[in-house]
Amino acid sequence: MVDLFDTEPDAPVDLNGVTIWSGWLDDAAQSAMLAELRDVARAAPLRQYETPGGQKMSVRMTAAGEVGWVTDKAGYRYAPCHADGGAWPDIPASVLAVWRAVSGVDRDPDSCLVNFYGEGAKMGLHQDKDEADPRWPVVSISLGDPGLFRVGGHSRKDPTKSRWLNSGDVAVLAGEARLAFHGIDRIKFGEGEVLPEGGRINVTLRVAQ
Ligand SMILES: O=C(O)CCC(=O)C(=O)O
Ligand SMILES: [Fe+2]
Repeated sequence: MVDLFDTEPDAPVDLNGVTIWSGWLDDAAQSAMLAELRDVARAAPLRQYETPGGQKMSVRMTAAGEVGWVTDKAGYRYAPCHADGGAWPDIPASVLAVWRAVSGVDRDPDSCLVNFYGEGAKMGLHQDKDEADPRWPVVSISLGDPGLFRVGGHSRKDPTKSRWLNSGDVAVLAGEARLAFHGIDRIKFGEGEVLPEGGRINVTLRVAQ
């Protein structure tokens, strides 16, 4: 029987140590977050970065917070300003609220990366290790089209497990899984209902400095 008054979130799923809360954000919360993320992208426009090796990434990115993750031929790093020279916008309140609810730590993040996956975009297997102290967790929020998330271990060669991340899902990389290899193999472009123009947004929160 469907309990209309049951507001408890679903139990989390474990994917090689990554905790996934499916449907953490309801439709209203997703729309509210999307509006705040559009403001972020207006203040600091999405850009297609190059890897240090000179390859254009398929994902377009922007950031919020004290520092934003950027990459170019000089390397991967956290920068205090965006390409137009201004400070990054503040981390949206709706995004901070998710960190406070699921991160399990009592310190707020100082960096929020906003990834936009258009048709055909993906992200290769990598570790998040540009942060000063990788003991702080990474909290990842998915909006828009489904994305196939792959998680392995601490070595690139370790076996991996995959799961579709849907709009409103939240993943937490903490403990052993904080430095797990992970990536997005592909998205189902146009299948989500939240972004009328299609595409997937992923927001990650980190303590970078
Ligand atoms: O898009 C995702 O779900 C993962 C993004 C990611 O791994 C990253 O930004 O470091
Ligand atoms: Fe990552």
